[in-house]
Amino acid sequence: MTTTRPYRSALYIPGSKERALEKAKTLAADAIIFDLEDAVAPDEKAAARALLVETLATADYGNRTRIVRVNGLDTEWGADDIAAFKGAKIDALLIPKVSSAKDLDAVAALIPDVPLWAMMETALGMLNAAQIAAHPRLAGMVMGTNDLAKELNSRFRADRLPMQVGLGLCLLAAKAQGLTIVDGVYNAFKDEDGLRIECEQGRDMGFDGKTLIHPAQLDIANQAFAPSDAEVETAQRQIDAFNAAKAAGQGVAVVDGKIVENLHIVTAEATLAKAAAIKAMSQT
Ligand SMILES: CC(C)(COP(=O)(O)OP(=O)(O)OC[C@H]1O[C@@H](n2cnc3c(N)ncnc32)[C@H](O)[C@@H]1OP(=O)(O)O)[C@@H](O)C(=O)NCCC(=O)NCCSC(=O)C[C@H](O)C(=O)O
Ligand SMILES: [Mg+2]
Repeated sequence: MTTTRPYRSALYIPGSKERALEKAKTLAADAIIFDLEDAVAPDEKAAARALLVETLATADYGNRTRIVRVNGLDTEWGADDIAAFKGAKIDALLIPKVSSAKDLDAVAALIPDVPLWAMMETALGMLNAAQIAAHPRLAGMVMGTNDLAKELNSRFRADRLPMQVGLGLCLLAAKAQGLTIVDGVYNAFKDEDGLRIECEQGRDMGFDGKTLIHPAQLDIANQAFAPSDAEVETAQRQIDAFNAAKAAGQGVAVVDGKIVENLHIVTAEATLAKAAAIKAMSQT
């Protein structure tokens, strides 16, 4: 099932970059991941945390989902990061390198209420994806394909063949629990064609959107993960045809030479709901 709140584009912003934090207020990102982990150098961690706390207390990011990626609890910054965002105006806390549900227990004990998201980027995390997804505080997953490739010693390929098992395990785990799941980043941020192909692959697999590292990637992800006009039109025709078939006492309709059953209507309705949510987002 597709989540209604759009997550077509989730843009990482280094918590240390004041200019980028300002710019993000006007960018067409469905979600912003304010990063204190890998995008911030060790010497800048404390200053970035303070800047981010101040920024999030005062800045207006509109209806963009606000997610803060903290450092892991196995680092010298993790506990202070988590403490700093208690009661903050954020939608979720993103925990890096989650390898088991116990990693989430440790964070959950330190901060009540705020939904947790998990970076899925270790080999053990792939194997434990089902128990991680079932954690009661978890609301979303983000693929960390750079860290995963590092741990697997796999090569970057256009078809992402070495990633497929991990991507598939996490996708199954997230969908089984009705969670949002966002695909990993595309590092070559000037390569538009490569990004489009990777977005379309992730979309076809079932991901809700893609994490991004540069504003130039936003339009491509937003387009790839939104239903096209043709898809919306087909979904409406499927619903209309199925309703007509039902009224005539039949359980199956045929649209464009393909059968349409109850289960296809669930997908068609999700397509319309997603299109409506994207439209509503762009109007506010
Ligand atoms: C990749 C970059 C270092 C490039 O930076 P830069 O050379 O400054 O880019 P530009 O000059 O083209 O920037 C143009 C304007 O856009 C703003 N900008 C750039 N990036 C961002 C951004 N991410 N969010 C918002 N705004 C951004 C610049 O400020 C310029 O603005 P203006 O002055 O008004 O013209 C840089 O893009 C960057 O740092 N990107 C983020 C990198 C990052 O967050 N990495 C960590 C996350 S990825 C990861 O960890 C994945 C995962 O964990 C895994 O394992 O896979
Ligand atoms: Mg990572």
